[in-house]
Amino acid sequence: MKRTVFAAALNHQSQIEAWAAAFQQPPYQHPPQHPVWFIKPRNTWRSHRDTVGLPAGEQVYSGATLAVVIGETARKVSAEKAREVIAGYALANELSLAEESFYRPAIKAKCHDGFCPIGEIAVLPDVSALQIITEVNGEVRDCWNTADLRRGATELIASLSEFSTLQPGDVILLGTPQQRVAIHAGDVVTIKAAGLPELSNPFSDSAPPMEQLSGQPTLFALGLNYADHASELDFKAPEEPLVFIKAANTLTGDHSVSVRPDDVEYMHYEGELVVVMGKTARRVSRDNALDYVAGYTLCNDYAVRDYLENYYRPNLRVKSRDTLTPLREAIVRPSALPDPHNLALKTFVNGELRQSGNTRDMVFDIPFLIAWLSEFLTLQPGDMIATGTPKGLADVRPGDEVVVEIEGVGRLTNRIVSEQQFEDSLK
Ligand SMILES: O=C(O)C/C(=C\C=C(/O)C(=O)O)C(=O)O
Ligand SMILES: [Mg+2]
Repeated sequence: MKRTVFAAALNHQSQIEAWAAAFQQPPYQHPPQHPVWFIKPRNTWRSHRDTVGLPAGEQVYSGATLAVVIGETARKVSAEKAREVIAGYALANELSLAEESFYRPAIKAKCHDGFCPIGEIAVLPDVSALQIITEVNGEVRDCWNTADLRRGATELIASLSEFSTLQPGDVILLGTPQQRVAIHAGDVVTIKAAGLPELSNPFSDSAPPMEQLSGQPTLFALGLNYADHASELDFKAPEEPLVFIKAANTLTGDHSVSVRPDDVEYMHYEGELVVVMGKTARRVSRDNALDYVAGYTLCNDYAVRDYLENYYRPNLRVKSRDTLTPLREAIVRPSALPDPHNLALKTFVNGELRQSGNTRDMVFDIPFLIAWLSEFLTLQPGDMIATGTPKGLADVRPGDEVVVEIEGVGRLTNRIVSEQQFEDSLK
């Protein structure tokens, strides 16, 4: 079973070239130094032959790519050893709307239902120069070679596993060229490569929704959803929700530890109210949105600011590191929390109050967020939305105890440890 589908953006030479001039300008300033990761959540997953629905009024582009399927737990593996953790390869279609910017999470471009069909897995000895062919209705429309990737499979595994422990079933999509193939209703897109089972999917403007989705729940998270926090970071409050996704590896529980990397200057907490979905939500209205909520909990959305690069902000290296998202498992039912939009939110470091806000100050409230997300993706029972953090960030250091407290929801306690302390605890 698939676990997390990671995808590398800007990993094909043609993309780097196409964006070279833009990367010298604000907001980018320089080309990416590290791989640019994003996640294709479970609502996007489809299999060979599944019909994929095209969103009305949008131009969708095919993105034929190679998927690496992880077979063994991989933590901080070198590129030389990375081959040993690969179970096999598959073809995938990283479907997308036009990629207009790499500055902000492109969830609306990348995460529509069905936007990630993945084929059957096979074992291949070498994928360093594999031709990936896209046919539309039996006609070849594109062909690219994995030799033109900026980083190959083993280098990407090494880079990702440096901060994110990979588990069997995790998948890494290696990237796509700048040039994509436009898809229309009625098309059948088939992706082929020597030695791999082909991946073929019909596209329709009226695909039936998938009723039973596999995979672990998705944790969606809001950036800058409190205006006072946006201004403390010198940003304006956003005009539409800034949503990013946190991978399974980052989650821990109450009374857990979070690792502060040794070489950094600024790692901060973010106390957040988390909404837990109780029913499948697809195109729900604002008025009915709260009927789909199972309950509420809280999390701490730690971030390491030193690692922020202006691509797919906030990138996985910043926010989706192992241990950086303590989340309380117990949920409070809506009946016990009549108004989730009037709750005091506090974060204490070593007993001192450092962050104090109220959920009434969210820029986009919970019904809006559920309606907005469910307009283009299906929210499943267990999926969660971390609703953003108010003003009051501060650096935390090994030894600090951090407690997030939300009125009526509970307390979440965790402790910061150094890399060495964490390694020692694993022995
Ligand atoms: O970290 C930033 O610069 C802002 C940000 C995300 C912020 C949150 O997670 C939050 O406000 O809770 C971003 O998307 O850039
Ligand atoms: Mg946050």
